[in-house]
Amino acid sequence: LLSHGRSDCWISNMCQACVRVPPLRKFSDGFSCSSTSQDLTSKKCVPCDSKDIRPMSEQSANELLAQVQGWNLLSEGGVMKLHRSCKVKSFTKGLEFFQLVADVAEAEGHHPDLHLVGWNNVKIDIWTHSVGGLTENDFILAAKINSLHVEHLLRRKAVA
Ligand SMILES: C[C@H](O)[C@H](O)[C@H]1CNC2=NC(N)=NC(=O)C2=N1
Repeated sequence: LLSHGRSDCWISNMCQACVRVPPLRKFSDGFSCSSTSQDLTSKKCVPCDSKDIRPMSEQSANELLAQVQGWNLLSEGGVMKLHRSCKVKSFTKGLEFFQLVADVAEAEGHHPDLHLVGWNNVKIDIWTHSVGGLTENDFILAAKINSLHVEHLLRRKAVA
């Protein structure tokens, strides 16, 4: 219902041309998403409390990064994370956005760190806390966040 599989997504907000496309457009900022990114959105996060899960390598993270347009790798205190930021139209629309992300996280049992700073700047960090690094769960969650229909909450990028 939230990652309802509709093809438009908030990433298309990255460029005016995308913003005007009909809602059935595939997501991501202007180029077709690879089939594997579809694979990630059709996957389910798994409970990550088993002791034998290790954080993935930077190489593996970079390979998976291609499947989550708009996200970047961030290393903080030796912990590798997925990071994405955007501007929302208002403080309350930021909270609406958080609620939609929270619903996906709850459905997946895997949760992002959500920041709303300077009233309209959203930053999202995702990593697997129980292993202290990145697992496939993080990329699944990022892909499902990307497929949310939220461009009505986001501030359009000024066209250069
Ligand atoms: C048992 C269940 O997997 C844990 O409680 C979940 C909850 N959500 C989580 N979210 C994230 N990002 N990392 C975790 O390690 C985590 N653990």
